[in-house]
Amino acid sequence: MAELHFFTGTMDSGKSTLALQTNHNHAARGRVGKLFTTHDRAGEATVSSRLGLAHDAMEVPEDFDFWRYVVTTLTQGGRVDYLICDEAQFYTRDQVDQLAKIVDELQIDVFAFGILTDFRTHLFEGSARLVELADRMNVLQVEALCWCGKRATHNARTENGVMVVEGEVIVVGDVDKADEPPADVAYEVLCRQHHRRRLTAARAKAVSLAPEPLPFG
Ligand SMILES: Nc1ncnc2c1ncn2[C@@H]1O[C@H](COP(=O)(O)OP(=O)(O)O)[C@@H](O)[C@H]1O
Ligand SMILES: Cc1cn([C@H]2C[C@H](O)[C@@H](COP(=O)(O)O)O2)c(=O)[nH]c1=O
Repeated sequence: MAELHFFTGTMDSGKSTLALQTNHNHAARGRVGKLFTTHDRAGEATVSSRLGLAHDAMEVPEDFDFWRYVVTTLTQGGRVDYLICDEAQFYTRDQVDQLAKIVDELQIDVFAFGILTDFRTHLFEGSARLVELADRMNVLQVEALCWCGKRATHNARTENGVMVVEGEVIVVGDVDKADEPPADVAYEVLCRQHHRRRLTAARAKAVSLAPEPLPFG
């Protein structure tokens, strides 16, 4: 039986790596897959992993119809055994419904990968629908860590190094590298407590160096 799989985790938890590994393992056994993504950091129509792997993919615009694409491919004699769908948090609710229909009506496996919540801690539209519809939901086993050492569960956005909680939902960006100056817009994974307190690594360091520690209520 085909299934709709949803793999989730914070930014930098290995989702795109797993997407590429999943594709590799299925392709190695002669299965034919299609890769999809949208707004990847590396640019259009690419699934890229921070481990250095990348693969061509189809870019998914907001009006893309997965059902129509797969049915057209099949009716033209093409073969589709599985779909790999990266950055699925950005897909629309309708697009996730189409993925579920592909699984049920065409018996094609769908492997979707994406973060659950945005920088404000709200569910993304695509992820919310995947939680509602997926046959299996898997949280990535490689844990991204907060600066305090606890498991990171939330994605914080920083602007010029300062954590923000208002702005556009979609802003492509990366996690700041420890050895580079902060980017204009970047992300940092945090545990819930430090996300609530807006305590990023940089701010924690500044606070610990201050003569009077801030009174955290
Ligand atoms: N230099 C490195 N050596 C080993 N592992 C690395 C290195 N750089 C990144 N990684 C691994 O890659 C993970 C990020 O993978 P990626 O697929 O890009 O994540 P995601 O798609 O979830 O944002 C990190 O959590 C880490 O485990
Ligand atoms: C939290 C959050 C993230 N994004 C963007 C930033 C990255 O380009 C992707 C996540 O990619 P990853 O492979 O999981 O690292 O999403 C965003 O647009 N809005 C947000 O709130």
